[in-house]
Amino acid sequence: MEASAALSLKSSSWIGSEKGGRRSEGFSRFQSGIWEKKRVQSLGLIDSRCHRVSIRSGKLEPKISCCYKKSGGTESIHNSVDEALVLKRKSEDVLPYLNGRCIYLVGMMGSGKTTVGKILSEVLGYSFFDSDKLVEQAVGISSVAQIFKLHSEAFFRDNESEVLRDLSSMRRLVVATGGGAVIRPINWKYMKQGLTVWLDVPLEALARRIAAVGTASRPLLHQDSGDPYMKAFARLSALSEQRGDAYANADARVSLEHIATKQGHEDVSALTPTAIAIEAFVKIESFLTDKAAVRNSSLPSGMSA
Ligand SMILES: Nc1ncnc2c1ncn2[C@@H]1O[C@H](COP(=O)(O)OP(=O)(O)O)[C@@H](O)[C@H]1O
Ligand SMILES: O=C(O)C1=C[C@@H](OP(=O)(O)O)[C@@H](O)[C@H](O)C1
Repeated sequence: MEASAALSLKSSSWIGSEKGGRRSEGFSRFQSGIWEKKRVQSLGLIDSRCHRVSIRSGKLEPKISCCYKKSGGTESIHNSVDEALVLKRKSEDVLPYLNGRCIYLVGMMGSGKTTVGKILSEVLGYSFFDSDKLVEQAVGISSVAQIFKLHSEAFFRDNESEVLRDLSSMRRLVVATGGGAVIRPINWKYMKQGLTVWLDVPLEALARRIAAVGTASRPLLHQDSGDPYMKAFARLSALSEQRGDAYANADARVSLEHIATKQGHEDVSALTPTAIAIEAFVKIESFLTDKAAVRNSSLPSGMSA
C-alpha cells in the first residue's frame, strides 16, 4: 500500500506520554559492556528494538537503555496494522538511501522529536538517542531543569554542542535533539553529518501538549502560576520568534498541518505519531532521491553515482 493511501486511513486522536524517559513508568533500563541489542517490546509487525548509549567526557560508553513507553504494557502505539505496515515498507524504501547516515530530529519543545524518533529508530533498526538525556548523563545531573538551575543555560548549551559533536561521528542513529539546538551554527555542522528533519507543529498544538504534561522538565517554559495553556503558548510564541527560520535549515520538513490536510482532518491532534513517522520517511526519501538525481545529472552520460 502506498503511503498516501495509508495516510488517508481513518485515525483517532493519539494520547501519548511525556518524553518517554522523563517519566519512569514503563521505562526499563539495561546496561551492558558491549554494543548489545536487546529486543524490548513487540509492536506487532514491527521489529521494535530501541537502544540508547551514554556519552561521558566526550567518550562513548555502551550503556544500553530500553526507551519505549507503552502505557499499561499492552497497547500498541500504532493506530492500525495498516499504518504499521506502511511504516515498515517506507522504512525499507528509505534504508538503502540513508546508507547508515544518522537522522537528527529538530523542532520546538513538545513537537514530538522523542516520540517520533523512537518509532523511526525501532523500524529502521537504528539506535535512539535523546540529546537532553545525554547532556544529563555527561553532566551527572538528572534533569535539564536542574542543569539550568544549578549552572546556566549557556552551560547546558555548551554540553549540548559537545554531545552533538560526539554523535556526529557515529552512524545508524536517530537523535531527538533539544528544541534549542538549532540556534548554534556549530550544531548544524555536526547535525549535517547526517540528515536533519524538522517536525513543524503549530504553536497551539505544542501549547496544548505541554499544558497537558506540565512544564517541570522544560525550564524555558516553566511557570509558577497562570493558565498552563496560555503561559505555554506565550513562551513558545516568543521562542519561535527568536529562533526565526533556524528550523528551516533542516534537510526535510514534516508539517503536521500538511499531513492533517492530506488526511482530511481539521486539527493536527488527530494525527498519530506513526502517521507523522511515515511522513518523515516520505520527506527523507524525497530529499535523498532528489540529491542522488542531482549527483547523477552532473556525471557524464551513461554513468550513475
Ligand atoms: N502526535 C502526537 N499527538 C499528540 N501528542 C503527542 C504527539 N507526539 C508527541 N505527543 C506528546 O507531546 C509531548 C511532547 O512529546 P515529545 O516526543 O517529548 O516531544 P519533544 O521530544 O519534541 O520535546 C509528550 O507528552 C508526547 O506524549
Ligand atoms: O527549546 C529549548 O531551548 C529547549 C528544549 C528542551 O528539549 P525538548 O525540545 O526535547 O523539550 C531542552 O533541551 C531544554 O529545556 C531547552
